[in-house]
Amino acid sequence: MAADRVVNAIEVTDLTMTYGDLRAVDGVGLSVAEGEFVGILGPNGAGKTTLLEMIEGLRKPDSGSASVLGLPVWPRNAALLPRIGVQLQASSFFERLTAREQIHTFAALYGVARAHADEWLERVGLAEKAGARVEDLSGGQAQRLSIACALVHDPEVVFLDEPTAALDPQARRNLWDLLSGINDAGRTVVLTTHYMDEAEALADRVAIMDHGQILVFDTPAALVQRLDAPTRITLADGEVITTREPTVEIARLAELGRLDGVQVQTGTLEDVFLDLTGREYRA
Ligand SMILES: Nc1ncnc2c1ncn2[C@@H]1O[C@H](COP(=O)(O)OP(=O)(O)OP(=O)(O)O)[C@@H](O)[C@H]1O
Repeated sequence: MAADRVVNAIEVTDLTMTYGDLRAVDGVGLSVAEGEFVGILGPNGAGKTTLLEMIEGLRKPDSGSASVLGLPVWPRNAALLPRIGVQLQASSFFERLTAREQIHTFAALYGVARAHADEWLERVGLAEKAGARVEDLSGGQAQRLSIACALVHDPEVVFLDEPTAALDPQARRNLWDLLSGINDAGRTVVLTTHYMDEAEALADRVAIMDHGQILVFDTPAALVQRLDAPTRITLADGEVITTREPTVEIARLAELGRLDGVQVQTGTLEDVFLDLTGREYRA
């Protein structure tokens, strides 16, 4: 029935979390549609992880509310657990188990066949490391295992906290393909990242957070357009021309015979990010 339809996969209203005097998350509201891919960007300490943990139902908010698939996440909702996938930090693995035993344990918790779990090891490129204990995996391998464990039960909504932070370029691109595939299959994905290219490549919409608040939430293209940044034209000899009239400038360069090797760059998501969050280091 239409009335029973879940409109948004995630609905967050006025979430706040305070540590002493610090408002780590400060009145955040957020709606994510079913099947949407959302990236959360923000400097260190912006509040991304705290926000995610409250939406996942892992952390009790001081105030505000969050629901996933139409169900409130706090107090912890057992009906939701099989429907969401949460990437755990590598330190949360069961001790002394091999990678295969680890993912089999997760599979058993969710009633998923072992063969399916083995397929996931394969998908994240860990088949050869199946017999290795988790403490003997590299940082990137442990991270891929944690992602496979989060996805083994084919959850409807997937939360990933900096999933590609420790990955080499190959593993990073492979994970992009994997996450795109999951999203194409209708799954809702929310990830935090420090990589602008990752957010730009994967996310339908990007939220930029700072000081516990979401400053903007829109498509990467709309965010870049709104910045109204000048175009940068880099010539083959390294000279950079910054202009608001790129067609005029390019015509002029053509007349001068200087078009070979020219690179034209409009604003990027990184420009938007720095414009909103500044350039100073964060604690
Ligand atoms: N358990 C805690 N006790 C006290 N302060 C905390 C706690 N957890 C987080 N904080 C503080 O809350 C703020 C937000 O932290 P959070 O981990 O959510 O940020 P983040 O955006 O995920 O950062 P990063 O990009 O570095 O992972 C930070 O200033 C952090 O020091």
